[in-house]
Amino acid sequence: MRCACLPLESLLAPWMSLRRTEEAESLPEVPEVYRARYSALPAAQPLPPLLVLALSQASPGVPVRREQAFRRSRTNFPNHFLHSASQGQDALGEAVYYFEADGEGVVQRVFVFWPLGVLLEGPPNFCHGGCGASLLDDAFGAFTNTRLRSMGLSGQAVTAYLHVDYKAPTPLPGAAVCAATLDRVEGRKVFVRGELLVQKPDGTLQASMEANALFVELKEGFASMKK
Ligand SMILES: CCCCC/C=C\C/C=C\C/C=C\C/C=C\CCCC(=O)SCCNC(=O)CCNC(=O)[C@H](O)C(C)(C)COP(=O)(O)OP(=O)(O)OC[C@H]1O[C@@H](n2cnc3c(N)ncnc32)[C@H](O)[C@@H]1OP(=O)(O)O
Repeated sequence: MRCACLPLESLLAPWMSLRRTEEAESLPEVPEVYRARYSALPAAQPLPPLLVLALSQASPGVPVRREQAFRRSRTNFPNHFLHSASQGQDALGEAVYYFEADGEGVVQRVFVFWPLGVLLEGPPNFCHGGCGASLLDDAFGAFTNTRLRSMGLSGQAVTAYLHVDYKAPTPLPGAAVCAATLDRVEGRKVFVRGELLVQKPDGTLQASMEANALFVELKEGFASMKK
């Protein structure tokens, strides 16, 4: 029987080696809700197969739309822990964010693809748990703040807590997709849940981590945060 598994090279290349030489390239305009943090994918950059697999599993039969996929604007965040400091050939590759919104344009889910290099190791040959938690926190933050902006709110919420359950080791080198969605809202409190998905040798996806978090919308925005 043929294995449905995606070959490792197709998971990692070309995303692991993508460098930001394309910053100067003219890219399609990004809708206002996403523009503060994200830019469009360069025309030559295909959607990662693992992301497409996760999307088709989450919403069977729903077409994957390239214009819903973005990368983080590194120009705006040159010191970001995940999008700058931890990037490297054998560390984190470049993330691809895929946002889903409802008919009113309110963001309902995000899927974030990450190439994972060998330098992210915790247990031998597997991803460090703190790294996985950071990726989930990033996806949850991306979901919460973009959702808030899509509702005409501040989009300035921070993590109050993040609870992670480690269900299975996350292999390196490899790739993962963080999926995040809304649990519930109570005033300024936004409860989010999601998982980190990896591909098993038989080609199916499994959640190697499950998480839930509380984000709190800041009363006076990021500018009010004091050192
Ligand atoms: C953090 C970087 C920001 C600076 C960035 C500047 C510009 C950036 C531009 C773009 C940035 C891009 C991304 C940034 C966004 C997300 C990044 C990813 C996520 C992170 O990596 S972000 C870093 C880690 N994050 C923190 O650094 C937070 C430190 N913390 C605080 O800043 C306060 O602690 C805060 C604001 C959370 C609450 O403070 P507060 O004064 O606004 O509100 P208050 O304390 O009253 O809580 C209100 C209600 O939440 C309940 N509540 C609070 N905490 C709870 C807990 N732990 N468990 C259960 N319930 C809790 C209370 O019980 C109450 O509930 P109720 O209303 O029902 O009584």
